[in-house]
Amino acid sequence: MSSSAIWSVDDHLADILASIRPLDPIELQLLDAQGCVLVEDVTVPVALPPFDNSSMDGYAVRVADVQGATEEFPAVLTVIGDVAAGGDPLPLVGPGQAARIMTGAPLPPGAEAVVPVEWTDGGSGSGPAAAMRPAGRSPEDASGEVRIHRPAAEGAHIRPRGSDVKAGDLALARGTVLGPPQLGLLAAIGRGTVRVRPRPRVVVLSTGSELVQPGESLGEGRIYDSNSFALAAAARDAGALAYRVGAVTDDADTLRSTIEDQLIRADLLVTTGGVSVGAYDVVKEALSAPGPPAGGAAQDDGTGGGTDGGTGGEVSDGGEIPGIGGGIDFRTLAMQPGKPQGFGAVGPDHTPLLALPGNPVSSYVSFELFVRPAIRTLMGLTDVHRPVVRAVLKADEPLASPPGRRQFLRGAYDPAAGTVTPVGGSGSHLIAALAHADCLIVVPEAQTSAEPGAEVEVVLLG
Ligand SMILES: Nc1nc2c(c(=O)[nH]1)N[C@H]1C(S)=C(S)[C@@H](COP(=O)(O)OP(=O)(O)OC[C@H]3O[C@@H](n4cnc5c(N)ncnc54)[C@H](O)[C@@H]3O)O[C@H]1N2
Ligand code: MOO
Repeated sequence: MSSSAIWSVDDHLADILASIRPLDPIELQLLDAQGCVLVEDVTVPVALPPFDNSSMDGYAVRVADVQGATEEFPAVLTVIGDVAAGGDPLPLVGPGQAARIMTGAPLPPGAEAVVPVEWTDGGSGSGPAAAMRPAGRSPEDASGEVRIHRPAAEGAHIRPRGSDVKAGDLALARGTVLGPPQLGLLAAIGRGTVRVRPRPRVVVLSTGSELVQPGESLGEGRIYDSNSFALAAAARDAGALAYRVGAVTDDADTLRSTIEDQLIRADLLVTTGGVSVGAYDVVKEALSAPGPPAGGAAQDDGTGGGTDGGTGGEVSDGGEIPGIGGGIDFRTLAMQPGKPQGFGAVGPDHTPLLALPGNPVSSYVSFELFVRPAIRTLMGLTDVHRPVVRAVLKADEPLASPPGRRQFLRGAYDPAAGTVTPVGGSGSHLIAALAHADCLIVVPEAQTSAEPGAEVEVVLLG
């Protein structure tokens, strides 16, 4: 397909994903692996718990010694010492004896059950105890006598060895996404590192001589660079390690050399701005490969994005970009916002580069639709897309949509009511409205309006 044809959203996405492979696995420290996909089956080396242990603070006893015990007729046992979690060698609990035991401490030999301290006098000689007194303040409580007020069955308040997982069990299967509980399990079975696909390193560059960094004073005709912040944050949100490069001026050589410098730390590059048809559209100027026309002003054929599909190989068939090789194919998409887009590869490792339009809403919507799935594909995730639901449109008037374009309007989704309400208009400069939206309302290419009360597709940004 030639670059001057109109690309559908689906074909552009398919073209990007067809050329992106998951990153090679590496061994990472547990916390560095958060959110990553496991590439090994992890088996349990030692049972969990590793030993029989108490689930309550109380007394380790022999069952026969506490049979029939009541508050009126307590079983009176001799306290032979304390068993604390991670403590000293275990005492042997003989007939007529009890050991004070703390939650998590190993069951001492001879003991068959644990009686919670609340079911005893706690060694006080009076009524039921509410708690044990700290060992430091009352060491004498680890000796003397205790009155047990209730019987206990064998195994009562004991967590048996291996009751969680047994040695040799599968702890986590390859393909598991490592969230907090999964990292907790890996730590619990003693794994310090784990083999995963790493987070992709995503470099975000904004372009435009009008851009000023937040915090600096704004000159005449200047605006603050917001895209690089929104997109770096979105890259992180997708699971990537994001590197935000401040705005590059509208100079092709500067942009190429900046990209060349960034390649060392990039698995994926994202640019914003400079992809339209103006005289200062620097990304297009710097990254269009010389040779057969790549990019240029695409003509809208008004057919609604019917394409014959693209292939990844198409992106660099125009020759090499001076200095960084590769080539970016600049396209017109049948969508609004996000009409002008670029995609291709640069540098010796053919690092993928997505060139997004500069309008703030256009760049963010483009990121959600194209860059986020690319990042998640690099991570080896199978669930790469935002969830899509259907909702009833709640609006005062019909929503207009350009013919032949898939429109993504900003909305607020109410899951309880099953409705979605537009937030702001369709202008791709409306960043304040975007900040108050939580979804995108989709109006398909074939529709030029969406009626209030109609069911619409909604992409949850959540
Ligand atoms: N004659 C035509 N003009 C335009 C067309 C067209 O088809 N024919 N397409 C329009 C559409 S649609 C879009 S989208 C934009 C895309 O333009 P660029 O990607 O070249 O972006 P810029 O011109 O650099 O900037 C557009 C707009 O966004 C602001 N901007 C850019 N970068 C940032 C940033 N990092 N943070 C905040 N705001 C940013 C910039 O100041 C401009 O206002 O082209 C239309 N024009
Ligand atoms: O296609 Mo542009 O992204 O509408 O503003």
